[in-house]
Amino acid sequence: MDVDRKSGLLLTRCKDIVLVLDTPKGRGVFASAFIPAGTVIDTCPVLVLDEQENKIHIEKTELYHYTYNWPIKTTTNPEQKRTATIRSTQAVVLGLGSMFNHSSRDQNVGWTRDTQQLLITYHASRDINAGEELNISYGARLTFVDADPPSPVDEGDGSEMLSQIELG
Ligand SMILES: C[S@@+](CC[C@H](N)C(=O)[O-])C[C@H]1O[C@@H](n2cnc3c(N)ncnc32)[C@H](O)[C@@H]1O
Repeated sequence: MDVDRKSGLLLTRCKDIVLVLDTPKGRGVFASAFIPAGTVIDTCPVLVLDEQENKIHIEKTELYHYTYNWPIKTTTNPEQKRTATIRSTQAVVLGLGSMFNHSSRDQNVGWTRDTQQLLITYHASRDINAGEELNISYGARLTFVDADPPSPVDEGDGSEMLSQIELG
């Protein structure tokens, strides 16, 4: 079979990343060299799960913690009027996509879905220095204890003001 860049999808993976096996979050992806903002980190094919199959089987397994929300668009055509309905199922991300951990404090990787070609592309959302972990956001509802919780908000306990009062 003749395959060239025109007939296939270009799959890009940044060369300056490594998988570290023993982090407080389990395995994680780290930068082994400086990665400029905008760099494509990985392009990952996804496996879209059937909604029922997901509910009956996958949600009861470890795989559930590795799936992403995935919209499915169905178009019906009653009496020539097209109606698009968007439902949501889950998808397993192949490649490195399932190895990115969550940070509430400092995400440096963004991602975009391509629902036509069934791909997710990850990119550096800011400059990333060598040694930094590459983190995405899983959203607000986590199913685990966050090893990297948000920085505590300054409750204003008055200590700053006290330090400014001069004793006579
Ligand atoms: C998609 S996997 C990421 C790869 C995973 N660390 C591994 O070793 O397979 C998601 C799982 O990673 C762990 N994880 C991700 N972000 C975390 C965080 N901020 N704190 C603690 N655990 C985290 C949780 O166990 C979560 O269920």
